[in-house]
Amino acid sequence: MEFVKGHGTENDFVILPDLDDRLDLTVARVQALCDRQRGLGADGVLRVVRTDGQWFMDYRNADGSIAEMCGNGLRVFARYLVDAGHQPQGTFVVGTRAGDRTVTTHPDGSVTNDMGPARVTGTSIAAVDGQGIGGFAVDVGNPHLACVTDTPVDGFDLTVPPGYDPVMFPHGVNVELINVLDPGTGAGVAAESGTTPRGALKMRVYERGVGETRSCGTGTVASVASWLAGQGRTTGSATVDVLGGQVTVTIEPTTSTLTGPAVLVARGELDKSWWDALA
Ligand SMILES: N[C@@H](CCC[C@H](N)C(=O)O)C(=O)O
Repeated sequence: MEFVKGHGTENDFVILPDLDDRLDLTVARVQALCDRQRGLGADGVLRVVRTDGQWFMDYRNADGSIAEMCGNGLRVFARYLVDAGHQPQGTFVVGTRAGDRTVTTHPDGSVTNDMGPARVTGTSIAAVDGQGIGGFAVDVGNPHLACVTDTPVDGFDLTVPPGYDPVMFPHGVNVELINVLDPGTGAGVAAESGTTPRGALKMRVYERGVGETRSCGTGTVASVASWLAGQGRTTGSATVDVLGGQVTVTIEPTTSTLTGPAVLVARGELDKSWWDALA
């Protein structure tokens, strides 16, 4: 069985082409594939399915859980489709559990995703390093608690899962810690003026079903939406520095976009007896 390994700002994935939707992708198989000692190692698995001519991204977290959406994964998925000759370079649609998403692949290897609306649904508190940090709950198809803080994010210990309100997030949550590097032009201008901020943020993330990762695409969208919400705004853009690189996010009232690199690093064949023994 063929696999491809790829990453988007070092959020890494095993891609499993399964165009005819035949694979039995059990929790045990996902966990083994993602394990960095006994498997290939990855933050998640992207199963590539084609149903009635429509692409579907079946995303799984490293612990085997299913998530609705993965922004970095979607860029890598799109890059795979183009590199494998399944799609010409350009714009096409990929189905996800959060709905259909339009992607545009660029000749330099980067990809722009339309990420759909980033809906700010309330406020909450993350408990990190014994400290309560306030933030906004943001729904990007999957749940986020995105917390802008003045405490330098580099200093937080994210080897321990952050605490969160289980009533507000009954299915768990991805927690982002964000510093504003540059509020950008427009940040000091009244929201009513129509001027939109273009800022620069830095983010670390603890992902539901994975742990700390070097990037999270939906998390960067949630971070920019949270930063804007703190200013009473629903429109703006920012670069977001993550441990694995940089992406660019724009937020509009009804949709958002995410642009960043998508890299394929290897392809190969899974050992059949290893795979069969995991069922
Ligand atoms: N890394 C992804 C998000 C993956 C899903 C997340 N861990 C969840 O459970 O919601 C991204 O790039 O968006």
